[in-house]
Amino acid sequence: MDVQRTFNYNLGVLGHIDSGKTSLVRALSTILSTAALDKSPQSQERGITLDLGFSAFRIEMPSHLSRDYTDLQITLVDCPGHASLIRTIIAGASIIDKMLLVIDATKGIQTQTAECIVIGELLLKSSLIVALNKVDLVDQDKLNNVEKRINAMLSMTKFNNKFGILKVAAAPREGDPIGIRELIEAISGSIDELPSRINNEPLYYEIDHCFPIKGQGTVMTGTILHGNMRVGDTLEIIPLGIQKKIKSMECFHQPVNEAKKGDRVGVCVTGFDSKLLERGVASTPNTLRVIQKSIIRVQIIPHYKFPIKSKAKFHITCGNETVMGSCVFFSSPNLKNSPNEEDLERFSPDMLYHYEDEVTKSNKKYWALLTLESPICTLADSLVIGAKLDIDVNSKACRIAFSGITEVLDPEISCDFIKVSKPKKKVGQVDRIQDPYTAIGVGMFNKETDISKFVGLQVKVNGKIGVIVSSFGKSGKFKINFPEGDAVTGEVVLEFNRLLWDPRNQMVQ
Ligand SMILES: Nc1nc2c(ncn2[C@@H]2O[C@H](COP(=O)(O)OP(=O)(O)OP(=O)(O)O)[C@@H](O)[C@H]2O)c(=O)[nH]1
Repeated sequence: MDVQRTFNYNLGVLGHIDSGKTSLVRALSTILSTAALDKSPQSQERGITLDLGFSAFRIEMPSHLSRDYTDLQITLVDCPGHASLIRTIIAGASIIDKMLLVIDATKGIQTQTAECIVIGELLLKSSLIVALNKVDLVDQDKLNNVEKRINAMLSMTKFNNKFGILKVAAAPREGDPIGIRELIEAISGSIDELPSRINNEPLYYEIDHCFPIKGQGTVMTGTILHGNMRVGDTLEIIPLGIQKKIKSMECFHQPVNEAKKGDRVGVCVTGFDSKLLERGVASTPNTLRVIQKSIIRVQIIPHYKFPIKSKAKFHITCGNETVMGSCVFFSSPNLKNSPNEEDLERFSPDMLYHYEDEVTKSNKKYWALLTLESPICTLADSLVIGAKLDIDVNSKACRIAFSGITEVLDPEISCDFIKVSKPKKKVGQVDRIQDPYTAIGVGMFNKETDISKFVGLQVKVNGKIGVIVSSFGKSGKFKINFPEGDAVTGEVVLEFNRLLWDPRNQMVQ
């Protein structure tokens, strides 16, 4: 393939299980990859798609899109529909430029149809195309009804359905597929501009399959999300920490010397056991980071119906990896008062944030310190998705809880400390008054408390303001100074913000 003249565009084919995605991909494709059309023996045995499948068709490059390329190659990324395979769908969605949503005309909108739209809204800037499949099995009334419902649902999303709903039958009971030519025209017409393939970023090659080829070596197949690579370049295969030279490369069975952002490419290396790698990332040595913590800017998924609490466990997907992780959520109290909200859109280690036990669908801007149970390879400004994949799929509930953009990788290394405070309240009593300026407090601390950490903090006693000045004795008592000389007896109330993650574990007011 002449990579200079063919532009590769990745179209994700998503939808509920059995809606006919693989059948539609089969009807559209003219070029098959090694991972196409449910080739794996397990897929064939179970009759469902278990992994991402890749195949393609080519059309002449529409003149309004580019004069630099002759062909537009549409690579179809066939995602599994089964609910338990949502992590594979999310991984697939991270490499696609546009989504083709397949809906079974006999069933209408189903649970994973809705989840696919949620994923699409998170990951895609452009519109989506809807293919209503199996139209050979329904009458016109039913078809009109389903179409009305789909339009009603899409009107509640960011996708305007300007391309209409394409009616197809990918594998009709009788005769040839229906509506395929119109679908290809709609796909080509829906591309307003070619996605940017700027190449000054570090290489990020997302590997989705790995297998041996006798007499050649080991082949990894995947998609380049950033950067480019050439035959002879050295790759670092991140989860394994090994470096290998690229012996040869292929794009859909055609040898190529170079591949760039957006290309689906197979890379052959030698001296490496394919069993060691299922999925992973390869990059130029020492450019990508393996992280276990990140500060993320959080966006809540409105369809998620369960609480999203600090420290609760979620399945966190980033690129093609899904690991367990938890978040400590925090919000910015300053944001609304700021004259320049734009500046504060990004996390700033100089601001004081408020700890949140639970995030809610409000106007607040939320961030989180994300901690993963095992490290993943990522870049700053990458998308992560938090989901509860163990929610019973029969409950028909949306399992995707929030998304986030990685703003600070390894915050403990890259920020001095993160100023996130948690409002706290402590209550004690005045034990006795020593003089008009001094009282002794009791019942607020125990004898192990390091009271020096509370020195300087204000307390309120019966409406009067005092300041904690020192401990008193060894039983947790403390001395309060009343600057106005108006010491009173009564309840002592201390309200303060405890700083989280401050290495000195100090408190601030
Ligand atoms: N009558 C009819 N049957 C169809 C049509 N398209 C697909 N089917 C049938 O629907 C079933 C599911 O099709 P697949 O293409 O495997 O569906 P899928 O969405 O890829 O399935 P998963 O990947 O497992 O989610 C198969 O038995 C197909 O033969 C169609 O247009 N008309």
